[in-house]
Amino acid sequence: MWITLKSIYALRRCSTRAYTCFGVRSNSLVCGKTHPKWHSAVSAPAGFHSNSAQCVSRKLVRNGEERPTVICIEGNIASGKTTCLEYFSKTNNIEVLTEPVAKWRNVRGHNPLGLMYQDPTRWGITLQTYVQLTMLDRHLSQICGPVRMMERSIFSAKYIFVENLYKSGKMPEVDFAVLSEWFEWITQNIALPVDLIVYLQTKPETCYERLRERCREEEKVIPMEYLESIHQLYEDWLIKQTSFKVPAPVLVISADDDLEKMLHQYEENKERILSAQRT
Ligand SMILES: Nc1ncnc2c1ncn2[C@@H]1O[C@H](COP(=O)(O)OP(=O)(O)O)[C@@H](O)[C@H]1O
Ligand SMILES: Cc1cn([C@H]2C[C@H](O)[C@@H](COP(=O)(O)O)O2)c(=O)[nH]c1=O
Repeated sequence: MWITLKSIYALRRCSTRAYTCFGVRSNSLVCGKTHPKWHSAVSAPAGFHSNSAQCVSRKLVRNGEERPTVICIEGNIASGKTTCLEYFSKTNNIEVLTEPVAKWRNVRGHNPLGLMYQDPTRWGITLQTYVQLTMLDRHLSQICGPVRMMERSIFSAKYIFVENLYKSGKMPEVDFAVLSEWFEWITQNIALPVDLIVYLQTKPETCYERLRERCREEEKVIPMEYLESIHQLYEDWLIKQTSFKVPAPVLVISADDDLEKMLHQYEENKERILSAQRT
C-alpha cells in the first residue's frame, strides 16, 4: 500500500502539489511501515479534515496548501452545464474545470466515447476506466483559486453512467466489478472533497433538443430513452437521495428555461453558490 501511495505522489507533476496521508493511528494504511514523507504529517494541515469518523482509515490529502471550496455542476447530457460554467468563468477568483470530453474523444488517436456509443458492451469499460482516471486527475489538479467549479465529478461518472451501463445490461458483471473496486479504492484512500452540488434539473426532452442542436458526432445515436434513464438516475441520487451517498449539499436549479432566463437564475443564485461552506 505504501508503494501505491508513493506512486501517486510521484505522479503529480507540480512540486507544490504534495499529498500526504494522515490519521490518528499510525499503523493502519502503511501496514506497519513508516516513511518520513507520510509519517511526518499525522494531523490535518490547515483547511483539511480527516474523512474518517473514527480516524482509523487514512486518506491521501494535499499537504501544505489551502484547499479551495469545490462546487460540482451536475446534470443530464446537454442540460447546460458548460454554459453555466461559462457564465461563472467571468467571475474573478473562480477556477472553472470543464469535463475532459476532448480526451474521451481522443486518447492517442482512439475515440473511446465514440466506440462506447457504437458498442457499449464491448467499449463501456474502456470509456469508463478512462473517464474515472481523467475525473480523478481533475479533482486532484493544481489549485488555481479559492473557489473551484467542476463539471460533474468522479461520483456522477460512477453513480450515473457506470450504473446506467450495468443496470441496462450493457456492461458485463466482471467489468462492473473491476470498475467498482477501482472506484472504492480511490474514494476510500484519496480525499476528494466536494462542498456543494449544483444540480441543473431538466426534462429529458429539453436535453434531447439541446443535444440535437449541439450535434456532437458521437452522440447522434443517443435515443430519448437513454436521456430518460440518465435523468432517473440523477433524480434518485440527488433528489430522492435513495441510491448512492450524496457527497455534499445539493442546490437544485430548474434548467429548462431559455438562455436569457437561465443567466438570470445564475445571477440570482450566484451568492448562494459561491458562499458554499466547506464541509
Ligand atoms: N438555456 C438554454 N436554452 C437553450 N439552449 C441552451 C441553453 N443552455 C445551453 N444551451 C445549448 O444547448 C447545448 C448544450 O449545452 P451545454 O452547455 O453544452 O450542455 P452540457 O455541458 O450540460 O452538455 C449547447 O448547444 C448550448 O448552446
Ligand atoms: C461523465 C460521463 C460522460 N459520458 C458521456 C455523456 C456525454 O455523451 C459526454 C459528456 O457530455 P456532457 O455534455 O458533458 O453531458 O460523455 C459517459 O458516457 N460516461 C461518463 O461517465
